[in-house]
Amino acid sequence: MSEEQQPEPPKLSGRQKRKIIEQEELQTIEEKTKQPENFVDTKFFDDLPISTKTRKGLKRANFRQLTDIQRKAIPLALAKRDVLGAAKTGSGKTLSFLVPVLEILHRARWNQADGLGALIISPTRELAVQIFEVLKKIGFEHSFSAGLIIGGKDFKVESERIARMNILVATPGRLLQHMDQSVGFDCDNLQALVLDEADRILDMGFQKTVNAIIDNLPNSRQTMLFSATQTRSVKDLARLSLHDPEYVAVHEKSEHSTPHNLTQHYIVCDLQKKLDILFSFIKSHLQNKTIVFMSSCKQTRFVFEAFCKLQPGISLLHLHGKQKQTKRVEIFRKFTSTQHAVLFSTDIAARGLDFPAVDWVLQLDCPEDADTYIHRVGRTARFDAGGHGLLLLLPTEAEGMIEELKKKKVPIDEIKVRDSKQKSIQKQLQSFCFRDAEMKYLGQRAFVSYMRSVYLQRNKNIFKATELPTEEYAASLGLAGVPKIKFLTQAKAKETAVSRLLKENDKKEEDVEEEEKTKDQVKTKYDRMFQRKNQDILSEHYNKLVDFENDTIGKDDDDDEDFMTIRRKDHELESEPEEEIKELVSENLSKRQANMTKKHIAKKMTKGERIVFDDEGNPHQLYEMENEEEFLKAGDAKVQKEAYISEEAKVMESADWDDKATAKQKRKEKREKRKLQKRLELEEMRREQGEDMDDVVYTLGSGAEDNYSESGSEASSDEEDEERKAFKRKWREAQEDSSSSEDESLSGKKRVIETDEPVTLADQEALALKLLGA
Ligand SMILES: Nc1ncnc2c1ncn2[C@@H]1O[C@H](COP(=O)(O)OP(=O)(O)OP(=O)(O)O)[C@@H](O)[C@H]1O
Repeated sequence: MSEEQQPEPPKLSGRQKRKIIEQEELQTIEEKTKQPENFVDTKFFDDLPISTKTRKGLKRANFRQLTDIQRKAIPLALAKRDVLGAAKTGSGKTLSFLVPVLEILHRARWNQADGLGALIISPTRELAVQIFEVLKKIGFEHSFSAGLIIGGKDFKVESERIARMNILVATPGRLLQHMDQSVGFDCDNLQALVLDEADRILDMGFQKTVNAIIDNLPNSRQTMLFSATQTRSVKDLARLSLHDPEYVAVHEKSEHSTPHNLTQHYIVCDLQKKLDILFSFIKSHLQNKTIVFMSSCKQTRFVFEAFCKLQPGISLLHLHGKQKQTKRVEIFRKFTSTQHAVLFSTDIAARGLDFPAVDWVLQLDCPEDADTYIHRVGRTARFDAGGHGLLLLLPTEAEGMIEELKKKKVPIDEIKVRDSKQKSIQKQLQSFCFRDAEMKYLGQRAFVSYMRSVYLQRNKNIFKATELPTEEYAASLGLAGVPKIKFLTQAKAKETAVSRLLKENDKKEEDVEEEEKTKDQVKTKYDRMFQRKNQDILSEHYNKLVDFENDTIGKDDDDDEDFMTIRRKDHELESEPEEEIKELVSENLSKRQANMTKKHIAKKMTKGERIVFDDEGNPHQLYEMENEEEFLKAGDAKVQKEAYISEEAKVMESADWDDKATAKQKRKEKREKRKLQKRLELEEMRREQGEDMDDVVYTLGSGAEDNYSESGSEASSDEEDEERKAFKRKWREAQEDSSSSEDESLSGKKRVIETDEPVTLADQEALALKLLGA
């Protein structure tokens, strides 16, 4: 054939050229990732075997050089190996799993039709939000759909969307709820599972939930676990069915388990001195950013309110699990963007959160163990920044805790505070509590919840509830006396919590009765005081004082009462009806003895006659003889008997119907009660795990032409948008020259090209051509 006759190579469109380049890149990457050992010393992200899309995303977010954990973990994860990653706080573990997640799906040419490809589980909502934000940043160039499932704003909307997500960042409780209830949400195709803060997720609190989640996942997946305090418990890991996992612990051999640019000290002080020390600390660090960790929401709340009144001269914020999600996000953002501030927080902020430029972490209450200490203190000195940690220990806690910390390679030294440097705030707090019933109430709750937290700690060598100086502590909170408390066992407490919630369901009807009753009662000036309503921010709590004073410590949504209750102040005995019983009780007989005597008396009494009342209220014997003459007049006795029997049969039949209906109704109620109990238990479980019911849902739009977009807040229009985009994308796929066979061999995964119904004639022609071509 002469040269002129050679057929010209077909002209390729820009899109086709791009596709070919992408495929070549994928092939090269795929080959390179098979040898992770070639990349263990890679310094820059640019030198890793990753796609241009991920590289661009990393560059955009200003990530250029890899940290130690990233250098070790990413090449292994890219080779699809199971990874157990442990590295100090703030060392960059998030990217160690996010980069592989994006790459694994990219290399598998994942799209919306493939369903869920990667699942990232975080123990708290804040951390999940943060991971999601990083995913959005570095995944900017990819076109996967990604969702954040951290609790139910609208379960139905979430349900509809969750089935279309390729990557999910989720908290365990909500995720399990979707696995159980969302039709169309399946994880059969899942390629990668990530547990961030794995040791926390695998620990007792989440055990049941995580086991149930894992039951829903395919065994063939890749699994990655990351934490600053990694679990190596064989039992825990067996639950995850890891395949020949790689243990990557970059700082295992280092001298210390905490960042080298972190200075750490502890102070031994009496419980009643803690607030004075805290106040003095804040006053002398007004140009700093500080997080103060406490052991309960109530303490956080009380200290926040009290210190706001004391006006130390710096912004004060507080963060805990009882706040609404929107509030929490707002505080999170505020503290992130503020240069000088103090954040009072529970352990909700202890793990994973990446607040920039925190100077100090002050642990006002002893953490439950050394791991919690490491996570809390890790909120400062992140990446290459410096920071300081200060731990306050009671004399009874010091020896045990310091021993634990030393075992975990935490370098911490004691410092003494000079009394002259401390300013006592006790008088001011007393005055707040005296003048303000709300403050007093909050102080009492703070007291009880602190006692509760110490009592419930597992390590009894460190936490000694019975040795706490209760009177002095109460006084230091500004309380005039020690709130009386009694301890319930945990099992009993759980039972109490569930039955309380069930009771609340029936309470509405009872309330009416209660109202009637209280009308007749004599009102004291305190009753009147508590019935008065005020309009300030604490009015809700103020109102609850009524419950507090009259009964146990709370009927609100708090959980102190699960474990401790304040004893009734009036120890009135319930009045018994019979005078004799009253006397017996007053003669100091036990109640049981009194009851037995009651039975004895009842036995001795003669049996009464049974009397029935007619409609006019006149008494009659149960069976009364009819007048014989009248009976005979009424006709043949046999006929009368038959008539009587048939009439009674009818009555019985109707009574039978009634009984059946009542039984049915009772069964229904029982069923509903059971359902409610199950739901409450689930909610309780979620609450224990730090999840609330009142959350935000975000989704990343997948069809946004290689862009992520948030669509959570504009559900309906976005949904339309998404559908339109999905249609466009599918249609484009159908129109494009098919190179699907190559794709298949590349990804090793069978792909189906979907086309939607053609709308125009041109569409129809294109589709026909496409089908003929196939
Ligand atoms: N390669 C990198 N280059 C520059 N900064 C990085 C890099 N990797 C992570 N960082 C930054 O370091 C900080 C800590 O990262 P990250 O939150 O992933 O730490 P972590 O190890 O997960 O911490 P923790 O154990 O507390 O959860 C973040 O601000 C992050 O942006």
